[in-house]
Amino acid sequence: MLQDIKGMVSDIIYKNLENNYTVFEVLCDEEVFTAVGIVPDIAIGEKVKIYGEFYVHPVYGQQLKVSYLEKLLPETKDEIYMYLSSGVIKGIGKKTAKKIVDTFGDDTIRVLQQEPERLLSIRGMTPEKVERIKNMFAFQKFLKDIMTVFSQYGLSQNHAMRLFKLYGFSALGLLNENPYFLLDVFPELDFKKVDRMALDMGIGLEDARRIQAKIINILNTGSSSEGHTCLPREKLVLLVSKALEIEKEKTEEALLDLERVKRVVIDTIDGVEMVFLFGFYECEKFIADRIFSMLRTYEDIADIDEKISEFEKRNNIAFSNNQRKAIKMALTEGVSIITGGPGTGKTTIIKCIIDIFEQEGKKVFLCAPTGRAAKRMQAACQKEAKTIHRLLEMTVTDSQVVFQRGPGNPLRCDVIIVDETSMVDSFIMNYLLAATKDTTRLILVGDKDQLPSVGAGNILKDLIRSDVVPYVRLTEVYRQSENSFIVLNAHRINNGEFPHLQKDSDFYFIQKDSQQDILKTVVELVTKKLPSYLSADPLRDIQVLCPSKKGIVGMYNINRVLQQYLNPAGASKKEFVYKENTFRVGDRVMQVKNNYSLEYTVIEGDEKGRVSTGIFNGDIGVIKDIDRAEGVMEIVFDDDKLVFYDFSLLDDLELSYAMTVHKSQGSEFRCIVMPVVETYPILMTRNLLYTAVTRAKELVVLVGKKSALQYMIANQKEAMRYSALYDFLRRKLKDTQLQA
Ligand SMILES: Nc1ncnc2c1ncn2[C@@H]1O[C@H](COP(=O)(O)OP(=O)(O)OP(=O)(O)O)[C@@H](O)[C@H]1O
Repeated sequence: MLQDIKGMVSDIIYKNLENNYTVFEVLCDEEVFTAVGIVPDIAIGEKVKIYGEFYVHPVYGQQLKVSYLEKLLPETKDEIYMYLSSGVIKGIGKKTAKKIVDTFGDDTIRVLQQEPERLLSIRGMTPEKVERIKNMFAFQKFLKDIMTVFSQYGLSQNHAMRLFKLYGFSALGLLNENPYFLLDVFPELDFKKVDRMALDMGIGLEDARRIQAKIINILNTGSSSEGHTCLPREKLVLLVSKALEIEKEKTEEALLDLERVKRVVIDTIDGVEMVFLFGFYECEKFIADRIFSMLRTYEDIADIDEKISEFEKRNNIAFSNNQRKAIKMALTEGVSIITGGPGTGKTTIIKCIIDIFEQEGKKVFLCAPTGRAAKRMQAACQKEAKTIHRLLEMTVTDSQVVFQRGPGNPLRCDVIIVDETSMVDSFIMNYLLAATKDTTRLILVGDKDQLPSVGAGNILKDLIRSDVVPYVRLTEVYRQSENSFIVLNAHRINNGEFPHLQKDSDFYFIQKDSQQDILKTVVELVTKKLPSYLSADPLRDIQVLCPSKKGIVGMYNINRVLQQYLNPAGASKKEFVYKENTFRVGDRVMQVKNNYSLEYTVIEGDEKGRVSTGIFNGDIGVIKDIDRAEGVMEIVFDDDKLVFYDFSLLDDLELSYAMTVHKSQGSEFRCIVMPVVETYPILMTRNLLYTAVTRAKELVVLVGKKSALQYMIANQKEAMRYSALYDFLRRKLKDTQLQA
């Protein structure tokens, strides 16, 4: 229950200078308690009013979690002296504080607030110090004013302070002018909260600012949670009108206004009118243009057939006709695509392509969308592979992502090979192409039947469907041994067939009907049976993959239960409770949002000591230490990246004993265990099952109902993704043909 408490700050245990996360002690009615939260700068001796909630931390006992802190001005002479001498105003120490209080007495606060210039009569005071005092009071007033409003709508003090950092005192004016501007600054905010605030501030139900904000909000949500780069105009107008309970005509008007100021673009894609956020439109258009300018056929490598045959001899392998075709295509085309399921020889082909290019003295760069995929590529090809972000030398300045490699400073190489292209989204593809010279060959390798990228766009599928870029689809499976059914069954599933289930193979199905039984079985498998059967470490080698997040066998619940078994609480084990999660030393965790500015240090291997930034959606780590006083956790991501992970970022961290299939893309595990139950049809799809099964190297165990498994195999409906790259490519093709 939220309560408000008045007291005096008696000690500051920790303060993070970057985000103001503060642990401090408050004296209230002769009792001292600890308070924790993101609060404005406070000093010992200051009187405060705190709105917050008490909770009991298992290690540190009772604490007050602050949701809003208001500074109270001192009243008595003694209080004013204590306040001023606490260092709260830079440049005013004990001596000056005494002089001020002696001169103005009980009137001090009024003078400070209303007539600060009078302070200049005191020795040691300078116009700069007076300015600082003015600013401090103005900031406190600003915070108080803004929080009086924000706190009513569940908007946080953290947002208020960030707003001040960005806009200073003008933030209030901007907010009054258009409260919805908050959503432009923090698109992750709940529209409803901002909307309630705006309506109470007098904005009308049909105000254009309200409707425009909702249009942008729906387009933003469509891209961040469903991967759309655009939405059908009709659908968008309907969604907005319904959500705001207004006439469609009003939404149409607001939409045209947004188009006029270039915040959105309306264009007909594949015969349907679509609305884009301006950035996404530009992005997909750019990708199409760049692909076109790179399309060409090279004839600079002689005797390709002989060179492939030599590779075959050296590696004791005979390529199929199709594989040979893929190699030749990659060697001669400006842009090419090689797609195929597991074990169809993609990696072997990449090795041959690198080999021949390098014989010709050509410089080849390898990259992949995630750290794990890049690591796998590097190990398989015995050649350095980087994440695309690193290849582009991404840096972060003032929270802005900057790629050092771009049109003015392109990647200096002859060939770029991208692995796991199904996971590449529009945003990163756009930057990769911006940094690629027209004369660099681009080879995109991936499995088009995997789930699409987490970020917006449908790059690989759109490119293949457009028929603009030459591609080869590999279908024959080479990786098979007598008792191995994983690869075989992955292909069966992809073809709509029921998997072969055979005892003592590496592909099991355990029939359980109730969700409770499924949960029990999954936990038994992960904690007892599989570790001994596979001689595996359950924390590293076994991964539970869930179709859904919620429910008894959803990701959240399985994580909670597995944590109790695999990493239980202990007297000496540090932990930190954050919202519904308890994070504990030894826990396996996952980053669930791209954080381009998070700094890490490489602690293993050739690059030991390298410091860089960027921890991305899907990166897995282990908590090594928790420092509650400092408000940070030490987490090692991807086995070698040490991050000091600030508590204020914990919304982006989840336990990962279990993870959703979506988040497992691009990763491989020795063993995967998946509950198979009836859930939303959109989560019971063939490509979700296929993606899950192809994550396993040694063992697949599916637990649940056969009927649910059958449903998944038959359900080819994929979550619809609206994108325009296909259409843009086709248009360009048509234009070029017309010109020719
Ligand atoms: N033409 C071939 N003849 C015999 N074996 C082959 C042939 N092509 C590939 N292989 C073998 O098949 C196995 C799988 O190939 P590879 O690892 O290249 O496939 P992949 O498509 O990259 O698989 P994944 O996506 O699962 O990593 C390897 O052991 C490889 O040596």
